[in-house]
Amino acid sequence: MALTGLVGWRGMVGSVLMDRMRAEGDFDHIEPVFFSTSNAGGAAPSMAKNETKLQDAYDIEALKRCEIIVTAQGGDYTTEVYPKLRAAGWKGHWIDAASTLRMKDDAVIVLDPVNLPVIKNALASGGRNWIGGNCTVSCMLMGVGALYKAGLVEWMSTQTYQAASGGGAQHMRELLTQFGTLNASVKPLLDDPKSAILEIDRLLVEKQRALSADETQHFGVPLGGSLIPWIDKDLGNGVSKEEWKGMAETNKILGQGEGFGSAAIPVDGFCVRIGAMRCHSQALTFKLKKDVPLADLEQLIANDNAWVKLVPNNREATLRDLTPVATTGTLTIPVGRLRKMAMGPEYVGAFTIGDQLLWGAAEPLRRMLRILLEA
Ligand SMILES: NC(=O)C1=CN([C@@H]2O[C@H](COP(=O)(O)OP(=O)(O)OC[C@H]3O[C@@H](n4cnc5c(N)ncnc54)[C@H](OP(=O)(O)O)[C@@H]3O)[C@@H](O)[C@H]2O)C=CC1
Ligand SMILES: N[C@@H](CC(=O)OP(=O)(O)O)C(=O)O
Repeated sequence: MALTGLVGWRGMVGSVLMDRMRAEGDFDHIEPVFFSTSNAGGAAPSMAKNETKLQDAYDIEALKRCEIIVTAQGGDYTTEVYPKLRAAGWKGHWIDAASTLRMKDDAVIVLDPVNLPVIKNALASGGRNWIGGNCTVSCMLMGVGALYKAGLVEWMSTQTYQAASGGGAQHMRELLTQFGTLNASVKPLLDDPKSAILEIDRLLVEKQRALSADETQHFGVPLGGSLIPWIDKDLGNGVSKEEWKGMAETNKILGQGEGFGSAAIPVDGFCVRIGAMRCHSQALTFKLKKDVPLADLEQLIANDNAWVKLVPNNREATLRDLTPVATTGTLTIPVGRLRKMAMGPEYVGAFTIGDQLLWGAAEPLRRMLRILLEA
């Protein structure tokens, strides 16, 4: 059985990954070695078999023993450890949730229901770096990848509604703390059905603007009852890094554009943080290369993979099935609001949602592990 190092297993992404690996019986196929950056020598979790002590995640010799390393420890860890490990001659497979290595020429962004041929090609030519994609991009392609695979997309514009979890566990806590503080600030008036809503609103915005530094430490500004139309770094050209990833990663996942000898498909839009907990939602506008009947598009999307769920474009189905609350904790990728737009028959709109800790982070990693084990 492949000696498989697991780093970052107790973090938020790592915990979701461990749950999914247990649920799918992945531990039956590996000899796991659990690593820690903070508790080397401590007890490994219950999935351990022969290696029952936590190993030091910075110990290159200990890491070098592994045929495969799966890490959800984060970008700083990858930046520090990965080059040392390769420099020490390690030839194993590196599966990583962090963005650090994603755009490197020798790395594949893994999302096998969408790009298994790209993964297989890279495997055949000796690829050893398998990196999970940006959560927004992965969830989007799980939903509407069929349109790309069919060669129908001339360009796509995205408007995202991204959950607090994308920032990490502390961001989720901060959002809930803000909601609590805001609710408490108007509770007596809320409890009185005769109170004036504009007075509640006035007190609320006063409180939002007066949230303490502690209560906005992670987002920088209030998110509860508000939104933040900027995610990740400022690239200095009016584009956020999260927005840049949309085009760069979509094309790399699909094996198109720079480096693949073909033109990249333009993907652009705005990425916005909203007060959802762990599901990223996106409104998409496509310019198709030709006029395709809506029923054909529905068929293409619905039949693309086992997780996509076409939601009929009506109010009842949308409210029932096309919300973060309905999607959280599931692998289902609902795609709804599919319709032709007023701009012309080649313009198509859609709305899709994905749990950013599942398809957005953990699931592609464990599936890549299985692909390697079965290769
Ligand atoms: N959050 C997200 O939405 C996404 C994250 N990613 C990637 O995954 C990386 C990890 O993200 P995430 O899981 O959110 O990070 P976490 O902060 O939850 O976990 C990272 C590490 O922090 C250490 N840690 C310290 N205190 C605690 C604690 N109280 N509970 C759990 N772990 C603790 C653990 O390392 P140790 O056991 O060694 O002490 C853990 O592995 C990100 O940096 C990013 O690169 C990718 C896609 C989406
Ligand atoms: N940037 C994403 C989360 C994330 O971790 O993205 P990436 O894996 O591309 O760094 C968000 O904030 O919603």
